[in-house]
Amino acid sequence: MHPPGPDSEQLRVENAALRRRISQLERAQCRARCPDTAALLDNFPGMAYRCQNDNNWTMDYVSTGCLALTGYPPEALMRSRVIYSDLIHPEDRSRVWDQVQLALGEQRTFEIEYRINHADGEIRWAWERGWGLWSDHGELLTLEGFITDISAYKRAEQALRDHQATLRALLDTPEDSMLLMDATGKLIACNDMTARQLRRDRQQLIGSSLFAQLPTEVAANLHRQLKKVIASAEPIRFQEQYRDRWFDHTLYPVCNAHRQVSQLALYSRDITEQKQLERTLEQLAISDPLTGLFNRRQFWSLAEQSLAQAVRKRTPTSALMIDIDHFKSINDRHGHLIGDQVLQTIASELKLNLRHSDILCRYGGEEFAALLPETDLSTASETAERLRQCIADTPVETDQGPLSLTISIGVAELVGGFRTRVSTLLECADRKLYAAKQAGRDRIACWTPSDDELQRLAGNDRGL
Ligand SMILES: Nc1nc2c(ncn2[C@@H]2O[C@H](COP(=O)(O)OP(=O)(O)OP(=O)(O)O)[C@@H](O)[C@H]2O)c(=O)[nH]1
Repeated sequence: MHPPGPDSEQLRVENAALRRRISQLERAQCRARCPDTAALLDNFPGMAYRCQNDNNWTMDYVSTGCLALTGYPPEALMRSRVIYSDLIHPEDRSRVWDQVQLALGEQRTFEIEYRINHADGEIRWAWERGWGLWSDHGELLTLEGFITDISAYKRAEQALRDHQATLRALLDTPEDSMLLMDATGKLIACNDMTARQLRRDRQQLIGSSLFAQLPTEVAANLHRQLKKVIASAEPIRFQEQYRDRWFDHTLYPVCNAHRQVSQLALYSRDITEQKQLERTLEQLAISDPLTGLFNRRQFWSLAEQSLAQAVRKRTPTSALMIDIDHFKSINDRHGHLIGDQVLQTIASELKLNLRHSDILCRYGGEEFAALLPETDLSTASETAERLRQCIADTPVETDQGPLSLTISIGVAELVGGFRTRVSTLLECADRKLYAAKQAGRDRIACWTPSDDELQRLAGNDRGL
């Protein structure tokens, strides 16, 4: 009969006490042998440990860094007052166990990141590197390693991730293209819109030269702007046509610690629709909506420039005032819409029969004005006669069938070297138009050198 043996709990307690004692002895031994090593471990910004491969990670030895890492003094862990596995965040416990066991099975070191519950109630991030120690018979004796607080690093990592997510969200605005390149034009980052516009895969673009992706002229212009930004360290805004679209670009400098422009950010917005609208508005501002000819305001502005040039070059300029005969009766008989069709047809006929350099406008109602640069009275009267003939010979096609029409034209010339206002020249032509109407219509009437009207009016304008 055997004497009653100690129960298993008693054995475990004794065993733990024995191990702690051994550990203390080892530490003392270690200090005696190599006092610097122990001091080094204690001064390390982290916790060196030796523990058992059990569910509690029972600590046989921890360095003084334990206090900073866990908030508990080393004795608390070494006397199992605090169980290390309880400090590991519940969500990380099994992962830690599995990773350690896997590494031990392969007899290699392990590195794990996990959360621990600090004594102050906060959750800290820990990084652990450990390894096993085996007896000559291959029996695992103990685990030892090092655990350090990486909370600051984790916070920075998270902040960086958040920052990157924000940047990515900004970069991936659906409408605008954004890219970052180095000072040689090599792409560092770009959003999906850039890739779509360049018709390339985003990943393929990174590392390639932006200039190589663009048509020669666009690349040359961008290169010029890039050099300007690098030299001035100031952003530049410019517009450019690329393929069939218009873009508004802003090129921003990105400076390094030495305040040199080391990278450039290009932000591009597709403004094609805006450009089209601008063009339409510009067109509307200068043209007559019914006939598409210049409106009166634009005519005056262009005519003033033309007259100024004529004075400088001492060349003659002529003006025609053109009016449809009995237009009121067309409206009265056929209605306003047919009247509009007639106006449109006459306008395009006049345009077709004048030179490209002549300035033609709808002056008002059924009246048109034309300024003929570098044209003397004789040529102008020939032109006017040709116009009259053309309208008289060509019935206007309308929804109510063809209509025969005539026009009357007054012609005036400003002789080369004279200086006058557009209004003066037109007034003279208008008087001649009145004369043509009075004389029976379907005819032209020209200012003749015997008329002193223009001379007199021009004289009044002297000194302009
Ligand atoms: N359909 C149409 N008619 C217009 C427009 N602007 C002016 N008119 C008409 O043009 C006519 C001009 O009439 P009048 O000034 O009497 O001249 P006219 O009938 O051509 O007679 P004469 O010039 O003396 O040969 C008027 O009935 C105006 O209403 C327009 O944009 N469309």
